[in-house]
Amino acid sequence: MLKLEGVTVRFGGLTALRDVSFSLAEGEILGLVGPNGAGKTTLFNTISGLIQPQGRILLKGVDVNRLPLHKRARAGIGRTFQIPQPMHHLTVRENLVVAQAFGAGRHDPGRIDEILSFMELARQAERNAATELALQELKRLEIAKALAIEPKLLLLDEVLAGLESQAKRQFMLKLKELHSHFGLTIVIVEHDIETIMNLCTRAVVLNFGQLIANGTPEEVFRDPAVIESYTGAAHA
Ligand SMILES: Nc1ncnc2c1ncn2[C@@H]1O[C@H](COP(=O)(O)OP(=O)(O)OP(=O)(O)O)[C@@H](O)[C@H]1O
Repeated sequence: MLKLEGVTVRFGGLTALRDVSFSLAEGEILGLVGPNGAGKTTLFNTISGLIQPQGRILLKGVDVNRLPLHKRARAGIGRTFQIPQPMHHLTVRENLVVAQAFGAGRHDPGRIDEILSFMELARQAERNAATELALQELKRLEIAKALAIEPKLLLLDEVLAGLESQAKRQFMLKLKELHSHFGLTIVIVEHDIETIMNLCTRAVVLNFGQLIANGTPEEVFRDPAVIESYTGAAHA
């Protein structure tokens, strides 16, 4: 489904991603892990088209690296942002209509109703998205907007952060449901090891922009290089 070959991103003198390569099979849920500043969001920005890196990004065998943002969305790449970004002055439903027009290039009210109902936002559909939603509802809207573009690959950036444990468990169940209901391949950035173990079929770990581990969550979290990257022992 997705293949990254030698992806490198530099911001001036800082190399945020260095020669990152891995692939992802259809239907996988991949955990993207690493300490703060490791390059996780930068990697999402390169896959979704906000940043053009050196290297190749292949979606179903086609190099999408030169495609602009909206064409990347139309190719089937949907994403959420770490800080929910609803469109101001629009209702929840209107946010989804705009996302669908941008990403899918069409208006399908039936699909929007399905997403609203699936993400438990039907009751909030006519509310102002920026001012009348609680944090959990905003997080659900962030995912709903990504679903409205009709993705095949969904990139979730810390969607579980800030939720207390009961809400987190419920949200995790919702993610598992949407994975099967919409037939998605998912990459999720998440710091909590238990969540990765529970949700993901595989994990890759970044540290200082380099991929340092790639395997099952069990393998990855046993890896001494990964443990060192979190404890800082490698740099002590
Ligand atoms: N637009 C930018 N300009 C300059 N430096 C940047 C830019 N975006 C990110 N960086 C730097 O690139 C590195 C990787 O940042 P990134 O946000 O991708 O890390 P992250 O793993 O997502 O971190 P976190 O877990 O804190 O969200 C950091 O050193 C960051 O300061």
